[in-house]
Amino acid sequence: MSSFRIKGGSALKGEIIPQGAKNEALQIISATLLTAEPVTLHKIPNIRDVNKLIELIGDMGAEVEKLDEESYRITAKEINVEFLESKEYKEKAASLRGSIMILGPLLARYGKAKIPKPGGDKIGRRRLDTHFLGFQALGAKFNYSSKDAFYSIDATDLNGKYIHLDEASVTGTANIIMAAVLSKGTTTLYNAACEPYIQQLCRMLNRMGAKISGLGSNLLHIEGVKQLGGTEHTLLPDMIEVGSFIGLAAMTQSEITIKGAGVEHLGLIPEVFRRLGIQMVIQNDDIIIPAQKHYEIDTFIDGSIMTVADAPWPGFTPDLLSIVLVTAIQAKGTVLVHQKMFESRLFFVDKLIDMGAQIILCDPHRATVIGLDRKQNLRGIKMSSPDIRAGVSLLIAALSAEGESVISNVEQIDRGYQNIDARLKALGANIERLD
Ligand SMILES: CC(=O)N[C@H]1[C@@H](OP(=O)(O)OP(=O)(O)OC[C@H]2O[C@@H](n3ccc(=O)[nH]c3=O)[C@H](O)[C@@H]2O)O[C@H](CO)[C@@H](O)[C@@H]1O
Ligand SMILES: C=C(OP(=O)(O)O)C(=O)O
Repeated sequence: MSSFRIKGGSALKGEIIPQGAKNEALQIISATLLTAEPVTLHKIPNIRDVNKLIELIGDMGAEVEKLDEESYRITAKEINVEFLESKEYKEKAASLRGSIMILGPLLARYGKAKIPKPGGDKIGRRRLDTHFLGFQALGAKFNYSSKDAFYSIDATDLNGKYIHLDEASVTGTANIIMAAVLSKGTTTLYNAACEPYIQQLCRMLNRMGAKISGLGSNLLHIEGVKQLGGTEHTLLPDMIEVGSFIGLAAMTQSEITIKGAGVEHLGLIPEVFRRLGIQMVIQNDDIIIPAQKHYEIDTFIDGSIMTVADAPWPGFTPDLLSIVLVTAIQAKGTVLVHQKMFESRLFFVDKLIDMGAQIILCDPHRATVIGLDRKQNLRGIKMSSPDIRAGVSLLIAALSAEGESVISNVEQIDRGYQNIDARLKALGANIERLD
């Protein structure tokens, strides 16, 4: 287990380029299994979850060529479906959330797929019903063995259907789209997730020969085709990294320029940070955050306390709520952070309270932050990173704090943030990785 030792309290300065989006990468890499032809991918982030998924599809028989630091060519000419029975597969596929999205492509191309209960952040119940109800509607049969937490699905024939999704699940929508593109007839997906990464997946599939319309909405029409061909695809900048860097700049009174932030794909993200009082200048595709000693949280129009809550896109992503929470610690004013989707994602506030933050955990879903307005600094402590976003939030807190902090279990952070210690060091952060 690795740790970061951080000496906090000094401002950072400089430019940072967001990595390619983790959650888009996981969808796009899975989609390469839909064709026997080469698919070339650019801006692939070098992070644990993505590397694990690339390794997994390589183990399954896809040819994986690394073209440069951020580009891969993947050719899934033959897939060894027998590998899905192996102990190695069960162990590897269980170690990340994104592996769930190999199901749709395998089902569409080979008529069967298997997966152990996937990993990912332990942030509350993470059901997969939407995925399997969708596959079932297309004509697949599935079996869940509770003994070894193993899902198997089979279908000789997939037929397009009208499907009103159980919930707007992101990976569920991606999975059903990938099964439907090679199904017979037309699938209509209602209550589909429509975040930018789903849109990117649909654009890539259309370039491969799929016929998907309704991109950007929650109503998709997918006309099935017999086969798909190769393509080239470039990932969007990671919007969660962009939000994390905005929070980092504000908390540490740093002037940071986020280069190539993909501003048109950020939805409500800049607005939510503006409501915390953070100034930002958007210049072309860059976001410049000036050094700010004070920032004041807005209230609602009637003067009542601001709430920041998550919702499926185009609402505010749940993956940035931990960062909003930590950023509010040094603001002036009060905000209620309401994490509606996940029930165990806010428990890390205990560590922030130990550091001196004024936070009341109201219940597992809601925390009120009473901003310190820099009247008092946080103090460094020893802590462990419980999940990827809480981990980065603790890192931001530690960089803003007086004294030394040690964050252990930083593998959680490495799941989603590429080489974060070196990139922050380049901005002047005093951070050291201890193995
Ligand atoms: C690999 C990947 O892409 N992971 C992302 C993906 O996970 P993932 O696709 O696993 O998340 P889902 O969209 O399925 O659901 C997330 C949670 O929200 C709940 N839910 C979902 C939709 C809805 O309308 N109402 C509702 O309550 C679900 O029950 C679940 O508890 O989307 C999540 C929600 O944006 C993000 O946090 C994850 O980073
Ligand atoms: C919850 C997240 O990831 P995963 O779905 O991979 O656990 C996240 O990226 O914040």
